[in-house]
Amino acid sequence: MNKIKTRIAITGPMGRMGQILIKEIQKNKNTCLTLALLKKHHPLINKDIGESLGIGKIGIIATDKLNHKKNKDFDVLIDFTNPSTTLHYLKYCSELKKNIVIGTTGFSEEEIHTIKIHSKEIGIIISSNFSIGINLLFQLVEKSTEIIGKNSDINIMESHHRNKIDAPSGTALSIGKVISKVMNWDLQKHSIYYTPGITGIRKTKKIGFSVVRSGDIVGKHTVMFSSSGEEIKITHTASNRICFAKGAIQSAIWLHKKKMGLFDMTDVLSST
Ligand SMILES: NC(=O)C1=CN([C@@H]2O[C@H](COP(=O)(O)OP(=O)(O)OC[C@H]3O[C@@H](n4cnc5c(N)ncnc54)[C@H](OP(=O)(O)O)[C@@H]3O)[C@@H](O)[C@H]2O)C=CC1
Ligand SMILES: O=C(O)C1=N[C@H](C(=O)O)C[C@H](O)C1
Repeated sequence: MNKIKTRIAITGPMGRMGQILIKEIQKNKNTCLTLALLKKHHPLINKDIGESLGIGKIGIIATDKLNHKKNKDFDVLIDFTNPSTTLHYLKYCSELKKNIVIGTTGFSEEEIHTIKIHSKEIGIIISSNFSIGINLLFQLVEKSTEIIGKNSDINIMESHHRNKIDAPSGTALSIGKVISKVMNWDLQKHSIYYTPGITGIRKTKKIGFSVVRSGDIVGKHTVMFSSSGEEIKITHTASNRICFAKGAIQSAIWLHKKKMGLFDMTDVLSST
């Protein structure tokens, strides 16, 4: 019997992630694109999004209209845009009782609280990184911290493309949360962001964050545990954005049938 396809709406379809997502949705036999939502007055409104992407017509006309009646034809919305845009579409999904996969990073604590409130009404998956590799790195870092965290200086180094507008990366913060949970620390109080000047001797019980923005780096994260006489480094390097798109689409299929709740990629991977 043919499995019902998950009908997906994409915001920011011409974005770095939006473009990859649409191409991967089209390749996946369990999904189909039914809505491409552009920002207001975008020049590609009313044009076939496939043609705009250079993959030929796919019969989906890009729109900026959140027309509750007309745009109900999707099961899950996938959003990789920016925090204020995400919250705008989150409200729309709540009103329509549609689930949402959130890939956007850079949220404030207040914005995260708003997302949690909406998860009482609809199903939400939020993840700073939808790659399987980073979700494996989270587990490796948790185990490493349990074993050597107490005797190490711990640093997280991340590098991304020059167009990334938030720092540190959402992934780096998620790694920091994994470490802080094991060490029973408050991440904000136990973080160091290096600034010029006489910094004094590195404090213990702190996670050091370093950021590089350069060229077209897709995403590299290294966690370094330095202790007397030895150093452990765990690194994940994304060479293209397909790894994120595949994880987000897998999450959308998983979320399709959920009624409500707040989930992350760990929930998807542990029950797929
Ligand atoms: N969780 C994960 O696995 C990953 C998360 N990310 C995160 O995803 C986010 C986006 O990254 P990236 O794709 O590189 O960014 P881009 O800037 O390339 O894409 C964002 C897109 O959103 C569009 N947009 C802005 N406002 C609106 C709106 N109101 N309605 C519809 N579309 C809108 C932009 O359109 P316009 O260009 O016209 O402004 C742009 O095309 C970032 O927060 C990034 O950190 C990225 C990769 C992986
Ligand atoms: O902006 C990006 O590109 C990415 N952002 C995410 C983050 O902030 O962690 C995930 C990935 O590293 C790519």
